[in-house]
Amino acid sequence: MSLLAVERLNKAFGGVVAAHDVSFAVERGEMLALIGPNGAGKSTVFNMIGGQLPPDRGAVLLEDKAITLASPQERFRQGIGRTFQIAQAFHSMTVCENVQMALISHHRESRAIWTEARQHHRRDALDLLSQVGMAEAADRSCSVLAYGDVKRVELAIALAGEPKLLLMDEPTAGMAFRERAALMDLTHSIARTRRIGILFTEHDMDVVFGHASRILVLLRGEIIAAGSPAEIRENAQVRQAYLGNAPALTGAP
Ligand SMILES: Nc1ncnc2c1ncn2[C@@H]1O[C@H](COP(=O)(O)OP(=O)(O)OP(=O)(O)O)[C@@H](O)[C@H]1O
Repeated sequence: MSLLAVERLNKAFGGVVAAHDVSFAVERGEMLALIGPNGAGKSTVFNMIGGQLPPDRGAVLLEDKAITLASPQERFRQGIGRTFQIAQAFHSMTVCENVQMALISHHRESRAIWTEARQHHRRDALDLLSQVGMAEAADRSCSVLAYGDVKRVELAIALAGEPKLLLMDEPTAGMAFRERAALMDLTHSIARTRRIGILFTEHDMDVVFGHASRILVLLRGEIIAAGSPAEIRENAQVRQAYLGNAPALTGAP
């Protein structure tokens, strides 16, 4: 049984077919990249899995259970997490407090608990922060962190929800080259250890080819190729779709 199965998802916006018979599976512990040129349908597929967008046809199954029309909150409860940027309002809080808040939310406790006990879930939060290499920054304000460190805290916040499947939309956008590789290495090792399936979209082909276990290629709403990075690099249709725009695909320096 796959962790996530997507079966013949279809979505059109007026005359624009954003997804046509999209089918694939995500397995536990793998990093699956969903790539494609601008407008290929990546966000549409992502949002149908996250519950932000209902499909016209097709099904989404988590561990064989249909969740096609479940709300994002219900999917979150069933184990589908998504990384989001830390909201501006939370920048004034410390790194640890942000993760503690996520744990409070995960355990469906009232945030009122926070005014009574700022120690609530602190040990678990510190444990998550050490997994992402941020324990030493626990008591610093999020507002003073470097961008790459904020991304690690966002990962810890997502992990606080104990996801089975984690959706990551452009996880390394805006990061420096070296920070990107470090974040993706960390994400991959956490995925393997915790047996979390990760589905991510990404425009940076170095990140995709360097870190994905498997790659799906979307073009005009259809999956035109699926396979290992080596298989995708050799695929003539994929190379044609990117036509020299991506050195990681074409092998150019
Ligand atoms: N809400 C919408 N209303 C109308 N058309 C939409 C809507 N959302 C997406 N589309 C269209 O559907 C197609 C797929 O869009 P989508 O955003 O899923 O692509 P994408 O691969 O995520 O693109 P990008 O890489 O540029 O973010 C595009 O032609 C887009 O214009």
